[in-house]
Amino acid sequence: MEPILQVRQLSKRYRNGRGVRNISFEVRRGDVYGLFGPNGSGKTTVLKMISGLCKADSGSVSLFGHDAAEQFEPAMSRVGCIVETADAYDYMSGYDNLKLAARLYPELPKTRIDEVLEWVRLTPYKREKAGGYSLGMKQRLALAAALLNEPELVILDEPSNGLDIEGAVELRELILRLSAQNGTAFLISSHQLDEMERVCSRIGFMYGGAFIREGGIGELTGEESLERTYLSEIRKARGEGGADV
Ligand SMILES: Nc1ncnc2c1ncn2[C@@H]1O[C@H](COP(=O)(O)OP(=O)(O)OP(=O)(O)O)[C@@H](O)[C@H]1O
Repeated sequence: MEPILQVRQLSKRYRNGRGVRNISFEVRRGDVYGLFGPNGSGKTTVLKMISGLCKADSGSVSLFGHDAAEQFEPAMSRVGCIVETADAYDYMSGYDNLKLAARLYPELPKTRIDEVLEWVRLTPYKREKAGGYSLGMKQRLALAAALLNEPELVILDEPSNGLDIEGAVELRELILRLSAQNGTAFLISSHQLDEMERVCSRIGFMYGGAFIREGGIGELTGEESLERTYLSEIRKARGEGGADV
């Protein structure tokens, strides 16, 4: 099966010398792919390059067989993403925010807005102004907007930030349901390993702007815990040897 996202040797160096280097991985239909790493390890930079919010110095991104640098619109047409902001218009209701977002997709069935509101459990609050929403509700509204067009790949930067435990569980269930039932693929970042373990089918471990290990969840968990595998990989990357974590 052709991957829907292919990232090859992607590198970016900011003026301060930080950034990411040589990032390569693939996401296939139905995958929930997690980028895991501590703050500053480069997760957001990778997601921004893939979604066209910042330019790579080198490397390539291919989405649904289209090179994202050369054919940005067809490449992104089946992608929904929330990277950097989950902003809504505060003076408009949740429903009206989605109605505005839906104008980008004239073909959408009328029932679609109510459907995505239901998915993110915002139906009871849909007529309230988004300005009164909690951070978690705003995140769910942004997710509803990203799902409007039935994307085949959804890119989410730290999706559970600001969610309470119930919200985090609901988000996880939604991701698992959409990937299992519709084959929707997800690319998400997180610095919480337990959360990644529950939802991801594949994980890329990041450290200091690079991938230190990448693979299927079973392979990475192995006989150890995911946490021990990550710590062991960090030690190897630092040249300290992988044993005795
Ligand atoms: N616009 C920028 N200009 C300069 N340096 C940047 C910029 N954006 C990110 N960086 C640096 O690049 C590195 C990777 O940052 P990035 O935000 O991609 O990491 P992250 O893993 O997403 O971290 P976080 O979870 O804190 O967002 C960090 O050292 C960060 O300070």
